[in-house]
Order: sequence, then structure tokens, then C-alpha cells
Amino acid sequence: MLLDIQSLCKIYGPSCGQCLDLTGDDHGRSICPRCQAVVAVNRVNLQIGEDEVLGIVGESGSGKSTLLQLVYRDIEATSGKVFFRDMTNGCGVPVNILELSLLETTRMRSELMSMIYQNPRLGLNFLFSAGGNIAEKIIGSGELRYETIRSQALHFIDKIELPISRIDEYPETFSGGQQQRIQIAKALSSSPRLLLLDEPTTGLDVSVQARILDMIKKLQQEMGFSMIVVSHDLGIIRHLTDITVVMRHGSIVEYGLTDQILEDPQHGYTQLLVSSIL
Ligand SMILES: Nc1ncnc2c1ncn2[C@@H]1O[C@H](COP(=O)(O)OP(=O)(O)OP(=O)(O)O)[C@@H](O)[C@H]1O
Repeated sequence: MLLDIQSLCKIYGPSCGQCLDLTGDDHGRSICPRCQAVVAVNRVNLQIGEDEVLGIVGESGSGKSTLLQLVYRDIEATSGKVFFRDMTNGCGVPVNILELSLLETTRMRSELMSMIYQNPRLGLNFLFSAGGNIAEKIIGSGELRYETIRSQALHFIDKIELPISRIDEYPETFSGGQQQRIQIAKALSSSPRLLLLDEPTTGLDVSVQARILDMIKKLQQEMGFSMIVVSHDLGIIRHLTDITVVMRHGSIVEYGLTDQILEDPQHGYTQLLVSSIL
């Protein structure tokens, strides 16, 4: 088990103490009727194994992005635990990443986990060149030798099928699809164990989308890492993932093999979601 999420919650706004019990899929709402706090993630339990690819689908506002941001520690959880089994710490003892200090979180992001955002401006530093962005991540993972960093950056630029002659150009000069590919190169350059992807191809042209998805799949198989992919697009989920969870009102309402969920959805909401693409 690489990641073990236990009873994870995120409440926005001051809570009355009963928000978790008064919201969720059973109640058909994520806003607490007593105090109006938004329960974005409500007691989520989820496990991800080594090299596993997990998809998260659900309607807008169901808590998908919040769940990823909690795991990456972009935002603080209200309660719960997220255990990461870090084999690089010698004995593979699971660590609750929600208890890590700021310094330890930075190390975790540099060495173990990467995030690819829908908006490249969140994942790339636009003041650095493409190569500079990749170098920043490699340096964060502990490599300090210039020659190694440069050759690794070139290696990853090549992997994402950009001409290596463009390594010193700034993100602004690349197209949206190319910026996403630079994000992928940056994210993978530290050889993470877990890659988080939040709507990685939304807003891109369909043919560009397909190329990027194929690239992500190929790199995952080549390099061997686990992934959590958030998408509202069941086509992307089908293409990339082994296991799928369906979220609604901050809760997980369905979990299973992706093929099984798409062929025989059990929850009424999932049935609606699947029928909408048929
Ligand atoms: N900073 C915030 N302050 C208050 N509420 C927030 C904040 N961020 C998110 N929310 C709320 O939390 C809930 C979950 O949002 P989230 O972005 O995780 O949904 P999502 O499933 O990713 O939706 P989408 O598919 O539209 O991106 C929503 O009701 C949203 O309005």
C-alpha cells in the first residue's frame, strides 16, 4: 500500500460540530443546514497501491480537487489521516503526511509526490525557462551537479517530445498543450512515487488531449509510479485508470475496477454519469 487515506475531511468555514453528520451523499448536500459551512470532503477512506492508477470522477463541486489538494498539502485538512509508505526512509514505515513540518512537506513534494494542475500557471514558474523549471524540481530532489541536472532536463524535454533546442525558452512562448507537457516533464523529473493529476487536459484540443494522455500512460508504464487522476471526463478515466472512485457531495459513493464501474454502475448518480456518455 502506497497511500492510505483515513476519514479525511475538509470543512470550509466555521463548523457547528455537526456538519459531517448533516451533509454528504445520504443527505444530498455538502452545505451544512445549521451553520452553512461547506463540507468539501466528508470522511473519505481510500487506498492506492504501488503502480496503481486511480481515477476520481464526480460532478462539479463534489470535492475531487479538494481531495487532491489535501493529499499534496496545498491546503490543510480539517481532520483525518493520510499515510504514505515511504520506502526511501529505510524501513518503509507509513508516515502520516498531514503531520509533516513545512520542511518535511517540501521534501515530500520534491522527492516522492508531484502534482500536475489544470492551469499550467500553478505548476510552472513562468519566470524560469522550461529547463529551469525542470532543474528546480531535480535540485529539490537532492541533485546538485550542474552537468547531471542539465542532462536530466534535456532527457525529460526529449521524453515529452519537445525539441531540446527549446529548453531555454520561457513557458509563455509555448502553447497550452506544450505547457502541460513541460509540467509533466517537471513533475516526473524527480522520479516521484505518486503523481497527482487535476484535470490535466481540460480545455485542450481533442487531438492534443489524446497525445498528452498517451504520453502520460506510456511514462507511467515505463517509469512505474502510482497516479491519482481527477477528471469529469469518463473517456479520460477509461483511458488511464485501473480503479475509479465516484464522488458526490464530498463523499465516495462508488469504488471499483474502472471497467466494472463503466459497464455496470451501481449508484444512481454513476448510472446517470455513464448513460450521459453513451
Ligand atoms: N477556498 C474555498 N472556500 C470555500 N469553499 C470552497 C473553497 N474551495 C472549494 N470550496 C468548495 O468545496 C467544494 C468542493 O470543491 P472542489 O473544487 O473540490 O470540487 P470539484 O469536484 O473539484 O469541482 P470541479 O469539477 O468543478 O473542479 C465546492 O462546494 C466548493 O465551492
